Amino acid sequence: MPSPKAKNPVRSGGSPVLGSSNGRYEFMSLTKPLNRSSPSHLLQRQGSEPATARLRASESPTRRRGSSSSTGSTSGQGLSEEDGIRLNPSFIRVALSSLLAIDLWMSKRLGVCACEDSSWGSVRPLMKLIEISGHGIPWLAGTAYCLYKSDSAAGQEVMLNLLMGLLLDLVLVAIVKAVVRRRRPAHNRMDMFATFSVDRYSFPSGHATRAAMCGRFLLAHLVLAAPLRVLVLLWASLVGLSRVMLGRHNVTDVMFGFWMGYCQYNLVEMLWLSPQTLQGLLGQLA
Ligand SMILES: CC(C)=CCC/C(C)=C/COP(=O)(O)O
Repeated sequence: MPSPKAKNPVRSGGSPVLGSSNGRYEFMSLTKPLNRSSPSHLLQRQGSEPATARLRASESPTRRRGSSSSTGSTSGQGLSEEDGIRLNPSFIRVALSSLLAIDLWMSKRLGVCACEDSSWGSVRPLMKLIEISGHGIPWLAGTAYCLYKSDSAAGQEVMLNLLMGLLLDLVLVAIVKAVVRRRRPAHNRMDMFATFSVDRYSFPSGHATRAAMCGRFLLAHLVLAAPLRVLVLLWASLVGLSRVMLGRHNVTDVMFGFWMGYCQYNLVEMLWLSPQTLQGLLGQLA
């Protein structure tokens, strides 16, 4: 059966709704303004504002297929799987760019300690202290010291696995930063101590991954009273918040960092080095 898209002259008019000669008129002209010559029933459905039209065009494939067949044609049947595939990326693109815009706007507004002259500039030293509390060096040094000082096999096992987790975290964060290469916010002052070259990138926040992973680790492996458990959670949250307030990161860098650190803890549990494994490894080394 001949394609109704090709037959119908109205559909080759080039409007955002109807555009394109190859028949995929639904999603082809997302960046063009609405053509006022489009049929009124379609304009009504799409909305008069181009952005709205774009969103709606990508929002409901079934409705739009329905609208095509309501013209008396069989184009609803003619739409292939590919049309659905073309539809989704445009929706995802709109959703992602909206999320990105909200992220940048929120991060800029929350970056109130980005420098001394900022609105909350006086809190900056405190935020920098929280930053140090989540930095890799104190965590690595502290864990290595506890491992060295620990006189019980159980304590050594826990500390060794924490050390392994911290190293794993550094490697995974460096890989993601190097792949994504998202620049730090423009309002950030790069005055952090002891950074790697990948730390000029901001996605994900290494402090957030560490805070989430170590927070979970401490809660799972240390016997802590309830107030201390709350303190651990509070500390992890403050580390994340301070990243945005200092202007080091966008909100999404921190949120993804928390999620990544949470998952990294699962990885540490999976790769857990038991005393037997350790003895085997040490035996191989000796
Ligand atoms: C030198 C060592 C051992 C770790 C570097 C830790 C660091 C500076 C990470 C960057 O964190 P953000 O991504 O949160 O800014």
